[in-house]
Amino acid sequence: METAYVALESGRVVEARSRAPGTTRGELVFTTAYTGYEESLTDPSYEEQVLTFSYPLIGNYGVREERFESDRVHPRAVVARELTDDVAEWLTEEDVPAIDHLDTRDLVTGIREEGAMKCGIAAGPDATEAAAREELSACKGMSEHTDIGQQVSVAKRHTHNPNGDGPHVALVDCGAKGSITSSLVERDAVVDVLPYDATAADVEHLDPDILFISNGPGDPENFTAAHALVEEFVGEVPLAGICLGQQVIAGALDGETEKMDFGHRGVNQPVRDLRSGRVVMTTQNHGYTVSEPGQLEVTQVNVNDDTPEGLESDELDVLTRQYHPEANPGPNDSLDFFDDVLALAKDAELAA
Ligand SMILES: NC(=O)CC[C@H](N)C(=O)O
Repeated sequence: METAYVALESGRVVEARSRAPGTTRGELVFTTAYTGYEESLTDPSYEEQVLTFSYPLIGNYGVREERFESDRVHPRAVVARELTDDVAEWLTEEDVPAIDHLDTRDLVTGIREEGAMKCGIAAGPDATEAAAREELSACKGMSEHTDIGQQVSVAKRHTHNPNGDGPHVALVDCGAKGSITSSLVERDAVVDVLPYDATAADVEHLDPDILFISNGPGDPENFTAAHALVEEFVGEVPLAGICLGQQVIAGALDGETEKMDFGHRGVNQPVRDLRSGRVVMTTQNHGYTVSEPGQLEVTQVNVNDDTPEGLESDELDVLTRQYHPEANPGPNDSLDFFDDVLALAKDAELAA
């Protein structure tokens, strides 16, 4: 058996089995999702993190590319109680270290008590405890990855469904999941995907019906270009956002964000809509939250901890969600968000 070591910021070193070799480091987080490992592992929001699955068996229905949310695996390493050979082979090919046969319940309890923490991992035939510790000492905090957008965004603008009949969406790709584009294209929107550092001139040139800020990794405050776009276009073009998109939009409209202790990651996070009283189950993956909504109204909250899950402004034509209405993985109960976003674009167009 090839050994692996995880060195934790809390001081402990845990031994495990290597399933894909390598040494690496990142912020150790956990998801409670029990299915959807292909979607989670290809979600760009996990860039610079080490993803622990609290569900004990990961990989039991194989690996299929059509379920990928992007073209590569984003967590820097993967931790589970038991990983199947299919997943181990995939992660080996992708050069992403993976480990199992450790007490993940204990690891997750530690993260819940002490918060998401830095870690170093060494896995494979040459793995040593010292190598894991060395990785840990080189590990940066999430907020220190100041240009993380560049690691996950498209390099150049590209258009999906150019002849579509629906509204024209400018989607700022801060690390967008593929399902955001496909959810819009299914509704016949024309979607122009722009790099995370797109300028006001780039957006003006497209003259979109709506400006949409995607999900993405790291600290929303580091997405200064997207922030500037929101300031520039608010009130002129309707704005929509998912996850990091909500955080960036709130931050640009006099709001504030803060880091949570261990975040929300899973596929059964309950969200209450304050207007209808209805509760839906949602998919989530975030470690920051909006702490002050600024010019926006909080219209949805997390049932577990009351953090803002939906922000809106009728006056400014803004609609955002902290969770992932596009699902993948997780429940499809919030897909109507995309209908509401496109209706916002249409209404604004008619009023113009
Ligand atoms: N999925 C996301 O967009 C995550 C947003 C942000 N990186 C956070 O962790 O809160």
